[in-house]
Amino acid sequence: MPDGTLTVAVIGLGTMGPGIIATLARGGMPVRAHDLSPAAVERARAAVPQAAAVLDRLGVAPPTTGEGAVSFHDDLAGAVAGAGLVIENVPEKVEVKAAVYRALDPLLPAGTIVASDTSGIPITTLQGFLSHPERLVGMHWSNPPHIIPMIEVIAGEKTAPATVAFITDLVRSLKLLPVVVKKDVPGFVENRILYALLREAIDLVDQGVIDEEGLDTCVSWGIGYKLSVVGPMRLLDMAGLDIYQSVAGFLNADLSARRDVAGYVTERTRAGKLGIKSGEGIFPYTPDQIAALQAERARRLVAVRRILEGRDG
Ligand SMILES: NC(=O)c1ccc[n+]([C@@H]2O[C@H](COP(=O)([O-])OP(=O)(O)OC[C@H]3O[C@@H](n4cnc5c(N)ncnc54)[C@H](O)[C@@H]3O)[C@@H](O)[C@H]2O)c1
Ligand SMILES: Cc1ncc(C=O)c(C(=O)O)c1O
Repeated sequence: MPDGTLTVAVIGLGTMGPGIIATLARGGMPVRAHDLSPAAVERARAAVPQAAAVLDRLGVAPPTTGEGAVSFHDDLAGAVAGAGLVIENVPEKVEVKAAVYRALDPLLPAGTIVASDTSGIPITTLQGFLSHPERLVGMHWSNPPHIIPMIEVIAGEKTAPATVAFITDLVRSLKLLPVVVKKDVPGFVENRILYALLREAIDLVDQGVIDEEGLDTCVSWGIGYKLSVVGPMRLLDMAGLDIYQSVAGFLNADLSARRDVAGYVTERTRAGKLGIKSGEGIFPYTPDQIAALQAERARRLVAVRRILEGRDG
């Protein structure tokens, strides 16, 4: 069980880092942040207060002891010094994560818990790169991490139950929603659902069934809107299992079952068109548009969350 003295190190300060840092600090924990890119550190220095301002709008108050201090460290050893928890948040490549774990090993006492924000690499795979694998656990936040309250907690084959309990208690102490995933499958739960949806969405655009804007409108104002209130299992009962039985009977065989990544995406990633992070992906973005988009998305997500939590509306 985390106590009030827990210091957390966050390694990797890109898309996910600043929101995670702001959330932990708002929970009263000192946070020590590190990225091998000085540019990423500078971006994070600006992004953490921005995420904290969104937490203000969410009504997330620090404990009476006050907000945790955030410090940035050029070196990994400095970042993890005194940390009881290290959150690994580097790119989704096994070899990159493995190198971080190998670098962490001599720096950490055996009992320091290491939580990976991996999107779906099995935790058991990652446990092969860290001594005392019983202390490694999946702690899968969703983007933007300072707004989405659900965090998946995933044990690998060697993860100790106490490690899982530690992280679930920590998430609860932040007034967030831990979901313990019972099997260490690739993609866990959230991303298996999301990637099945994204595979179908890309396929529909690729086939010319609908264009990108139309696809987004259809999903955001249709099933996406509905799922924010009624989960898939409850939706089956709401629609009627007989309806699902009939529709799935012909539709399942027609859904995309591709095992590779669509050329629609591969062509873009190979061309460096990664999305907001590169200024263009499926859509083009100017810096002003990015700032306006991120502010508007935060505003809407905050408003929806407040309503779903029964605080507004
Ligand atoms: N982007 C998302 O929507 C999202 C959501 C949930 C989880 N994740 C997962 O979180 C992790 C991070 O994703 P992201 O989107 O923030 O990635 P990102 O590429 O935006 O940021 C990764 C950061 O790690 C830094 N880095 C790389 N190697 C490093 C090293 N050896 N030591 C220290 N820092 C290093 C990079 O400089 C970069 O700033 C991935 O495992 C990803 O799958 C991503
Ligand atoms: C496309 C995509 N891939 C992975 C994740 C999370 O692991 C997300 C997300 O959190 O939103 C995502 O959108």
